[in-house]
Amino acid sequence: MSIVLETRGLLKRFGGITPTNDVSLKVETGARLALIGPNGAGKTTLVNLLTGVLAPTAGSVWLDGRDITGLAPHRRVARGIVRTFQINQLFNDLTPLQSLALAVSSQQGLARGFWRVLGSQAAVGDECDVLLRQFHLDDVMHQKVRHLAYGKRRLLEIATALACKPRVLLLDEPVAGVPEGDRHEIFDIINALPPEVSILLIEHDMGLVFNFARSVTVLVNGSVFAEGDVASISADPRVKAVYLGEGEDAHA
Ligand SMILES: Nc1ncnc2c1ncn2[C@@H]1O[C@H](COP(=O)(O)OP(=O)(O)OP(=O)(O)O)[C@@H](O)[C@H]1O
Repeated sequence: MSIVLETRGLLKRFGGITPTNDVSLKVETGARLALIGPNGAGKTTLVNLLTGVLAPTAGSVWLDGRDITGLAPHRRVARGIVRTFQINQLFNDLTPLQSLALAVSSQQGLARGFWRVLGSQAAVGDECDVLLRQFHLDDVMHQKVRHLAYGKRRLLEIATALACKPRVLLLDEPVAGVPEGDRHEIFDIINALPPEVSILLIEHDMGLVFNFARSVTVLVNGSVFAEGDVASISADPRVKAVYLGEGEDAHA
């Protein structure tokens, strides 16, 4: 299996805190990898290092065998590392159709040159149709984002990320804030994403993690504490011990 994304000895210091401490990770092509760990373990910091929002103190990030440690976030998106956000960052006055049309046409512009997109409205529309159906947004495609239910907004965030044609999709707590009853719909859609998109998921709900992931990396105090397939991690008494004393939603 080929490795699409890798970190080597990644280290980040903020003053006396080391939220990322010598992290070496390998993400296989087609991965369904979950990154878990107690609050403050360094999950968000690691995602920020992968996307280029933060620069590491030491170590490197590799995509397809190329060192991308020095690349700006937008250049990484163009290369295929795309994330969704914990905090809603959609345009409230656009509709889902408009939001996706914007994302799809910028992606096609990046891929083919903006002058060619001008003549390809139909191609943009077709791709939007597919995304709207895939993410169960077709019934609300003309409603302003500000009027959408929270779960629909989270779906639109993922759809927008997918419009960027990711090779690696980073899902940072995709159902945070979504009512319990709507979470499974979102995960059903995530579980049906194409296998060529490699997915790294940060999620607190262990039930959802173990349903989605094939492999799991556990971070504790900025370091990799355990790695393995779902069965071995869910049975690991050391991992269970780390979660004892955590909030109810973090229980294994
Ligand atoms: N910009 C920053 N400056 C200083 N300390 C920071 C900064 N960002 C994160 N930290 C610290 O780094 C540690 C790891 O934080 P991080 O947000 O990466 O953890 P997390 O695993 O994502 O936590 P949670 O599950 O609560 O979101 C925490 O102690 C946090 O206070």
